[in-house]
Amino acid sequence: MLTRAYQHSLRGSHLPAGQPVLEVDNISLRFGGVKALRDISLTVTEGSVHAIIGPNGAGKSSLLNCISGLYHPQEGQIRLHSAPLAADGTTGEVRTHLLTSLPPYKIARLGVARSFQNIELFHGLTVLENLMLGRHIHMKKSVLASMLWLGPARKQEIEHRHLVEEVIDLLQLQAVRNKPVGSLAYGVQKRVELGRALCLQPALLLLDEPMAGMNAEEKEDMARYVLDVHELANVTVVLIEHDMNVVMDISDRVTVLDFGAKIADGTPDEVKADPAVVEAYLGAEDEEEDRG
Ligand SMILES: Nc1ncnc2c1ncn2[C@@H]1O[C@H](COP(=O)(O)OP(=O)(O)OP(=O)(O)O)[C@@H](O)[C@H]1O
Repeated sequence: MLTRAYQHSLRGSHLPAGQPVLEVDNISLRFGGVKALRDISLTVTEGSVHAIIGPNGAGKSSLLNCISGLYHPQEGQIRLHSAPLAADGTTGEVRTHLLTSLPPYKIARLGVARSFQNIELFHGLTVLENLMLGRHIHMKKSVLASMLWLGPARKQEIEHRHLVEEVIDLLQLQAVRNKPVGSLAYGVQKRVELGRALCLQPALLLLDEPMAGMNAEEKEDMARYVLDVHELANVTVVLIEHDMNVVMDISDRVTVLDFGAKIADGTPDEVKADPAVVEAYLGAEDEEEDRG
């Protein structure tokens, strides 16, 4: 439900809700003899939170890396659909991009933003500076010129600053906006990372285990912020997580991987009740108990 009014759309895609934004078609990825992904297909629809879950080593990060162009599957295709916003506010012509043939920087320019499992922020810079860096893809003047407050860069910086302020508000980062990221608690740093990805105005936001390493309270907070991003900013989210319980409350759709294969795909309730999923997770628990 909308509780706050924002001037800027943080959503980079203007496809109608429910339309496919990302199509993964029969991709397979091997590293030597290791089959990291085996014939995976899934569809992410506009306006949804789509979780990809699975035990350790199931292939979740490999799949995310294929989507963002860091890994190249030997077989299959990944397509992104996007539509510009026409001047009259309607959706422009839908374009399809073959992500599997593009390098990571071009995929990022198409609006595919991601956060990483390990925090990748500039620890010596403030929250505000890190978020402004998240805008660089949209900046015509250099980030350095903006930071030095030079000439025409000043006008541009003010425009970008407005959008960044809205992200700060959405993620409740006001109290730490001028603090160096390195001085902040882990959970807050993860929130800044989410903010930086959001500043790109993503068509698709890929989150790689945003709750990893958090205590129960921090996980709950983070889940709340992901929901806000979804409900207030209408951004389509693909979320990777290995703790099944964390994603069940916030996802519209869940794809389950195990040993590189897709074993289930459906609503959280369908997936929770699927015997193959129960077995994969119980098996993983047994292995952990045997090791521990
Ligand atoms: N760059 C790589 N080189 C070789 N093998 C890799 C590489 N990346 C992933 N793998 C292998 O692919 C398989 C799937 O790994 P991946 O990291 O995608 O799983 P995951 O589900 O993300 O696991 P986790 O929850 O532990 O992060 C594993 O066997 C892993 O060792």
